[in-house]
Amino acid sequence: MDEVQQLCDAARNGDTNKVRALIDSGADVTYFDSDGLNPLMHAAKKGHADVVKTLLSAGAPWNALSPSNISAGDFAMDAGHQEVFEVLVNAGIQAELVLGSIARKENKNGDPSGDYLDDRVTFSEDKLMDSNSKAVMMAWEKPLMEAHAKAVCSVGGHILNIGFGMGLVDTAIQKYAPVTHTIVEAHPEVYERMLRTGWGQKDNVKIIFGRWQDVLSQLETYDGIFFDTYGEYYEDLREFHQHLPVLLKPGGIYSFFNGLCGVNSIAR
Ligand SMILES: C[S@@+](CC[C@H](N)C(=O)[O-])C[C@H]1O[C@@H](n2cnc3c(N)ncnc32)[C@H](O)[C@@H]1O
Repeated sequence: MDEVQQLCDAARNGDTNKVRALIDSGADVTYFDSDGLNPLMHAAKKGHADVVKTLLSAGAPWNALSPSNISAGDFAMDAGHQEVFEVLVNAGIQAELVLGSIARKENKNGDPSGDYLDDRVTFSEDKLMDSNSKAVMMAWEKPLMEAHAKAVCSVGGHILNIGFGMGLVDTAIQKYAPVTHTIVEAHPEVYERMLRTGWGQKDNVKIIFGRWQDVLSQLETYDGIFFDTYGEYYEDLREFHQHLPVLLKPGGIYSFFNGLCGVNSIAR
C-alpha cells in the first residue's frame, strides 16, 4: 500500500503517531483517495480530534471539498463530532483572518473595498453586478432581506442600514414606517440610482454617501441596525461590530449579512 493510502487509513483509525510518522516521511496531506476523500475528511468523519489537529498543522486544507461538495467540517458536524467541528471552524476563521490581512496589505491603497467602489456596476431588474460580472446583490435574496428588515424594525424607532445595493432591505424597512431611516452607501453609481429612484425625497430617509468607515461621525444611535456591504473583508465586519455598542441603543436589534464565503456549511 502506498504512503498516501496508509495516511488515509491511519487518519480513519485515529492513529496519531502513525499519521505523524507518515507526514514526517513526506506523505502528501492533500491527497484524495479513490472515493474523493482526503486524510482530514477521514479523521473528521470518525471524530479523531488529535489527528485532525496534526493534519491541519501539516498544511491539510480545512476547506477542501469531496466530489459531493462536502468538507471535513461537514463530515464532523453530520456525525456529531463537536470537538472536531470546532477545531475545523477555528482553523477556517484563522485562515480567513490571515488571508484578509494579506489581501489588505497587497491592495495598493490598503483599502479592500477601494477596488470595487471604483468599479462600474450594472443594474438589471433582478441583479446588481460588479465589473467582473460578479453579483453584488440578486433579487432572490429578497425574502432574506425582508426577514432582516422585520428583525431590525421590531422595536420601531430609528433604523440604520449600511449598504443599499438594490434597496431590497430598505424597501422592506420602509414598510415598517420607522421614525427615521438612515442609509449609508459608498458606491457613486448606486448612490446616483438611489437619488434617481426617489430615495432622497422620502420624509423619513436620510442618505449618507460615503464608506461607513469615513462617515461614522455623522451617525447617531439607532433602535435597529442592518449591515450588508460588498467587497469588504471579515476584518471590516469585525471592525463594524466594535462600533455597535455606541451605535445601537440598549434593547436595539442588530442583524447582518455577508456572502464572503458560501462554499460549505462551516463557512456559511
Ligand atoms: C450586497 S449590497 C447590499 C444589498 C442590500 N442589503 C439590499 O437589500 O439590496 C452591498 C452594498 O454595500 C455598498 N458598500 C460596499 N462597501 C461599503 C462601505 N464601506 N460603506 C458603505 N457602503 C458600502 C455597496 O456599494 C453595495 O451597494
